[in-house]
Amino acid sequence: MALSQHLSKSRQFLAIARNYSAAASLVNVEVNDKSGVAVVTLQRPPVNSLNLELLTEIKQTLTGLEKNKSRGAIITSAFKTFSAGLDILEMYKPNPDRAKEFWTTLQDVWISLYSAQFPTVALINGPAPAGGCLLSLCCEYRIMVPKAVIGLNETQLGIVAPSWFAASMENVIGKRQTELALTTGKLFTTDEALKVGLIDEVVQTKEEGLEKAQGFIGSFARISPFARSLSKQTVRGGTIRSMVKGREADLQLFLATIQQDQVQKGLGLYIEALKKKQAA
Ligand SMILES: CC/C=C\CC/C=C/CC(=O)SCCNC(=O)CCNC(=O)[C@H](O)C(C)(C)COP(=O)(O)OP(=O)(O)OC[C@H]1O[C@@H](n2cnc3c(N)ncnc32)[C@H](O)[C@@H]1OP(=O)(O)O
Repeated sequence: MALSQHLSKSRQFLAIARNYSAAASLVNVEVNDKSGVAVVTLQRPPVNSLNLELLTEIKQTLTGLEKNKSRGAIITSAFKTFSAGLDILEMYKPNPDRAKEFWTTLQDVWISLYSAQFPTVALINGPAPAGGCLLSLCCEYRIMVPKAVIGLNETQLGIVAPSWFAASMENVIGKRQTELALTTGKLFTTDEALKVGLIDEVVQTKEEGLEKAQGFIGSFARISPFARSLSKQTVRGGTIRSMVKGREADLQLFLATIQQDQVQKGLGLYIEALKKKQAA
């Protein structure tokens, strides 16, 4: 598709996204006029914790971008936290029907983002624990600001990162580092994350990050989108097929896990600790 035609379609999508944003506004989508790249900004105050509504909007945004053959997407945050991960309140004293929809939507988001045909960049402009790290790992390139943290810290909450969370990390930093990171619930500082390969670049500001992200996506300008996307599928296909095959069992495991007394006690204590931290 010619760039002018493509941009016209992208603008149509932007108009739809803006209308949608006006109604719900947990995700803002801006398509760059020149490059056709979408900047997808998460904006659920205060820390972009991923509840059902935010995940639903992310999922709809990704579906829209795919449908409109997006040139690329940069995922970032409107706040000083990239994303605090899954909203713990979705797992604490859960409503079973909502918990089921919540986890299914998270699975859908992962599948859409991990298998996106367009290039994806996470511009991690603040802390990205657990689910925030997972969103970043789904992207092809990760750019992070200094003095932030990133990692799958689930064990620190007394829960276990599912196998597809672990696989997403393993595909980036390898088995050995993933095992160490998951068993300890490690949150990597920006410097540590760069050293281990969990992120690709460090930038001083979000603006600089946006430029670098546009540069990464622009580097595919001379590559056939078809060849690019099939190559990505070749590398990621096994992980995606395995997750899709196991998604019902994964859902049942999640629902059973969050009903355990021990898990509920752990989540309750974690929420209390977060609140105390704020009061201190
Ligand atoms: C079989 C599989 C079973 C289960 C697997 C489940 C997988 C789960 C993966 C996850 O994503 S679990 C979530 C893990 N997330 C965290 O551990 C992050 C916790 N949050 C923080 O460390 C910090 O909030 C922050 C570093 C992200 C930001 O710090 P700061 O800017 O200082 O903000 P506050 O800590 O003051 O937080 C503001 C406000 O937001 C609430 N909050 C923070 N994180 C969450 C969260 N993940 N879910 C719900 N709410 C969260 C916090 O309590 C504060 O609320 P107030 O009401 O006190 O304002």
